[in-house]
Amino acid sequence: MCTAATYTTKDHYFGRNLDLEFSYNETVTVTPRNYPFQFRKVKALESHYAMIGMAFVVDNYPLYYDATNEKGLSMAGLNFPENADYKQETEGKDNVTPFEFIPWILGQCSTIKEVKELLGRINLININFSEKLPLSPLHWMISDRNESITVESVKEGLKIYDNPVGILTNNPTFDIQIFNLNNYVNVTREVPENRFSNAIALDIYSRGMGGIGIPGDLSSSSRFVKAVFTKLNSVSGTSESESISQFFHILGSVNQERGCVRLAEDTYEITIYSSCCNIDKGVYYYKTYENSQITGVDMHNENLNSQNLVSYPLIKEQQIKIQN
Ligand SMILES: C[C@H](CCC(=O)NCCS(=O)(=O)O)[C@H]1CC[C@H]2[C@@H]3CC[C@@H]4C[C@H](O)CC[C@]4(C)[C@H]3C[C@H](O)[C@]12C
Repeated sequence: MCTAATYTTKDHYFGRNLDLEFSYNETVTVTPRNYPFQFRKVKALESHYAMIGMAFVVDNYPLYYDATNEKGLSMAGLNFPENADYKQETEGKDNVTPFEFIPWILGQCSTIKEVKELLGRINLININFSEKLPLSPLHWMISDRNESITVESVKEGLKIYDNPVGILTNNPTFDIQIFNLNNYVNVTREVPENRFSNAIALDIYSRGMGGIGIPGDLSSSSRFVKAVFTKLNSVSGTSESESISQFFHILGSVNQERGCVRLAEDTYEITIYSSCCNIDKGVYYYKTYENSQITGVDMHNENLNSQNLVSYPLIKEQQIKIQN
């Protein structure tokens, strides 16, 4: 499972947790403007917006999990098993495969308004990258500085939802996730009052009791509620340090610790990495399961007019500072 989030202080931030039981060889990858983006069914983008994000690079092709372009438009793919439904090629449409979707959108758009125009012509088709990398059932959150949408290709067609909370997890479909928030109308960050009954004296014996009812398990609908509550109640300073610290705490509220979700004998789902991109500055920060230090890659430190991908392998070991 995964969780994606947006956050605004002085700058704007976009990131995600990637939760899985194994890792491909993902790297922080910058695609400069003149890298020729080939597509299976639509014409190549010989030049396009530059982007930075997490990608598994195969045969010099960046398979992005999440990315931000130089205009700040951002996009993340999250697991959407049983619901994702990709289509046959259709004439008159932009036939794009799921693994091409992030480059296609981020290469050409700078705002959600422009994204919606492109989405009007798109058809997400059922072509895999290779035998070894089959189709993944995904849905996506796409965000600019001001708004987010959720895109789901399901049996009935392509659904585009406004995402007013700027959070995405996994199943069920987004309309149900949003509806489910109604069930938490009573949850509060304030000191709760006794609305249970006047007939009995109830004591507020601990801080945080207004939050009782927020789910604490790691299922995707529970993570959705927890992450929305944490984000919408978030308070932080506006410096870069304070902002990214707060962002990683929002993602940390739905972190997956090894051992709590068992998939098979000796196989557990964990938060492989958490990312936070400053979408105004094009700096991509990450932490991994075992490296709690924040590492950053600044896209503007690369030659964005080049034709060649630049990839930084993740630093995965703890960077411990001994203080004495
Ligand atoms: C698995 C991840 C979602 C995390 C998640 O939700 N895990 C819960 C699993 S579970 O639901 O609990 O069982 C998703 C998110 C993005 C995906 C890549 C996108 C590019 C590319 C697309 C190709 O088609 C296939 C290979 C490819 C590298 C993809 C592999 C994998 O699919 C990635 C990493």
